[in-house]
Amino acid sequence: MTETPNPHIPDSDTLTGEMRPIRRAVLSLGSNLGERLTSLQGAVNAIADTPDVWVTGVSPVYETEPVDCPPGSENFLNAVVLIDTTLAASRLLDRAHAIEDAMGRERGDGVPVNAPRTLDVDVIVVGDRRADDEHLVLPHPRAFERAFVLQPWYDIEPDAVLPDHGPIAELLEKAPDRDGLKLRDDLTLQDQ
Ligand SMILES: Nc1ncnc2c1ncn2[C@@H]1O[C@H](COP(=O)(O)OP(=O)(O)OP(=O)(O)O)[C@@H](O)[C@H]1O
Ligand SMILES: Nc1nc2c(c(=O)[nH]1)N=C(CO)CN2
Repeated sequence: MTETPNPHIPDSDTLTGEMRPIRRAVLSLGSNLGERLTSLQGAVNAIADTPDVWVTGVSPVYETEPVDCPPGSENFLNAVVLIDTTLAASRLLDRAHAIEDAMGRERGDGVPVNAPRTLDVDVIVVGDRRADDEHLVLPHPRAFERAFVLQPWYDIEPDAVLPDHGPIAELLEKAPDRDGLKLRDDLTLQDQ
């Protein structure tokens, strides 16, 4: 018996049991509140500790100006993590939220849009999976225009293509926030 996932199954998120394909996924991390680097490292560790998730790349860290945030918001630290996973995209999002919660992320009705946060974990792509429902949109609907996602992703996967949008190298050239990024080569995230 082979344990290789069946490549002829186009999208097995609805399958049960062991028959799940391994997909390459991209997670973006951001923090602009509290001990920013500690929160990002906590996220990398928690992602690496997730069953059925294997970290394959961790990007450099960027200091980035806030985009579409309330006045007075502090700069972010942003980074990207590449993983291979057999988790369904919805389970990956659940895990992202649990990791945000563990790092003290506040959410709820009273919290303004894009308010400062200890940690944001966004699911950017999961293979070529598309989703468009109340809880999950894939690819992430704003990733294509965000240099704070595209630049760190480009650093570790320069040939990557964002489904429905094209090569990230081209998207990065057009991204409006590109000048607001500064490489923090004094900071590094450890891949356990
Ligand atoms: N691909 C995705 N990644 C993360 N969250 C998503 C995604 N698609 C939909 N969502 C939904 O977006 C909702 C808001 O998420 P959140 O509060 O983290 O937004 P944000 O990250 O601050 O803003 P933005 O979505 O612009 O990056 C979540 O409840 C989540 O279910
Ligand atoms: N620079 C920067 N700006 C943002 C970020 C972020 O991670 N970095 N995240 C946002 C909502 O997720 C909104 N704006």
